[in-house]
Amino acid sequence: MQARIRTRQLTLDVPTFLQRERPVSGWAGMFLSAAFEPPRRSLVRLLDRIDLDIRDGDRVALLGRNGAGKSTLLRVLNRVYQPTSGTVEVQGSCQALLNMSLGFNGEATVRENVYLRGVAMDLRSSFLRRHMDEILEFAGLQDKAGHRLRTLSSGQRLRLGFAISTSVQHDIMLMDEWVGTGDANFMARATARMQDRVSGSRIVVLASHSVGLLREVCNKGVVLEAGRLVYAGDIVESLRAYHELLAKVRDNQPIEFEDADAGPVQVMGAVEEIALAAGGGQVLLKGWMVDSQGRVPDGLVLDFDGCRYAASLRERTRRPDVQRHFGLQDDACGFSATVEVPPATTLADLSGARVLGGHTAAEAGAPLRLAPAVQAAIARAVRA
Ligand SMILES: Nc1ncnc2c1ncn2[C@@H]1O[C@H](COP(=O)(O)OP(=O)(O)OP(=O)(O)O)[C@@H](O)[C@H]1O
Repeated sequence: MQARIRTRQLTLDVPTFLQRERPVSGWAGMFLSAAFEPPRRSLVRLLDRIDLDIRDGDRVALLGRNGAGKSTLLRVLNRVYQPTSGTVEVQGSCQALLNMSLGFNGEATVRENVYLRGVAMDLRSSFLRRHMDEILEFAGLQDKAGHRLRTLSSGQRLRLGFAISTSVQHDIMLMDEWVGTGDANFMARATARMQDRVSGSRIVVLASHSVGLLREVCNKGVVLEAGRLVYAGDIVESLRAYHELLAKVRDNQPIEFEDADAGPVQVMGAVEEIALAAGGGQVLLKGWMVDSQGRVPDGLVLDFDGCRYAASLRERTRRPDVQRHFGLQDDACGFSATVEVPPATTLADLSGARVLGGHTAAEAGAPLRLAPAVQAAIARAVRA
């Protein structure tokens, strides 16, 4: 099977808390300010409509200034973050050298930590048992196997994390900076293993500020700035685009993005309750819907068996939780709606149906998320 990574209009918004700056005098002023002016929650866009096509054989350099969104993009590709809108398809097994001590517990022994980290990487315990000696030997920690992790030096812990994280060869390797830690002996072994893993991977995505390394390892490049795609292409052109970007930033010139047009407004939301009216033929839906500009859309459609059935909005409901999450002006973003669907006689018929949102019923094309309770209700009806 060919490995592949494909993103379309990949966008990630995260909630953040902003404390308004206010000059206060003395302790009392500070307490009053903290009590009466809690931080305001709003959304920040970390990735903005990224389209990428990474194919088998590509070694991709992620280029960009500090804070451009390189690590965030790697985390989305590794499924640590779910995109707010847009799609990510990753075909092939994935190894992420992003946080190599994920799963470690300082109170457990070194040997136990091999299992803990292994579980975090989805490795089988039989694999870890078979490779235990090899992992400990690579990390140079055979004589420390029974010691608690917290008694190890930080360099020894990093060596252990590296030894476990690189113990398996995967199709796709995601790296945030080349591993560069440890004493000279360990570095020689670590570099040899990294080169081995890179050449055994079908796809490599490497975020780094080391231009020499990127030129050596990569054949493709992706340049990001402020979460947006500036350039994607071969490595020589990408490095040129990156240096041009740095020069423009230095000279305060405008930056051109690949997605220069504003792009469509994204609609997002969820269906949290679903029911069928007595006798069937009418579906009742409850949930919420907003667009990426903070407006509340009106169009709702049930896509059922290849046909689109427009919903009638019965009521707008107040959703302060959604308002807080997205930092909206208004909290009337909940809906209660009905859809006439004559062929639907039981909830089981709705298995595979999608609820689509948009500003009008004709425009509705953005799939709303089905809450776990809705998925469970349909699954129960299918089983019954
Ligand atoms: N959970 C979060 N909440 C709010 N902002 C975040 C969060 N994670 C990252 N950011 C912000 O997103 C931006 C991109 O961060 P990211 O770590 O992806 O940058 P980077 O390109 O990897 O930078 P560097 O080269 O310094 O490693 C930064 O401005 C950062 O402050």
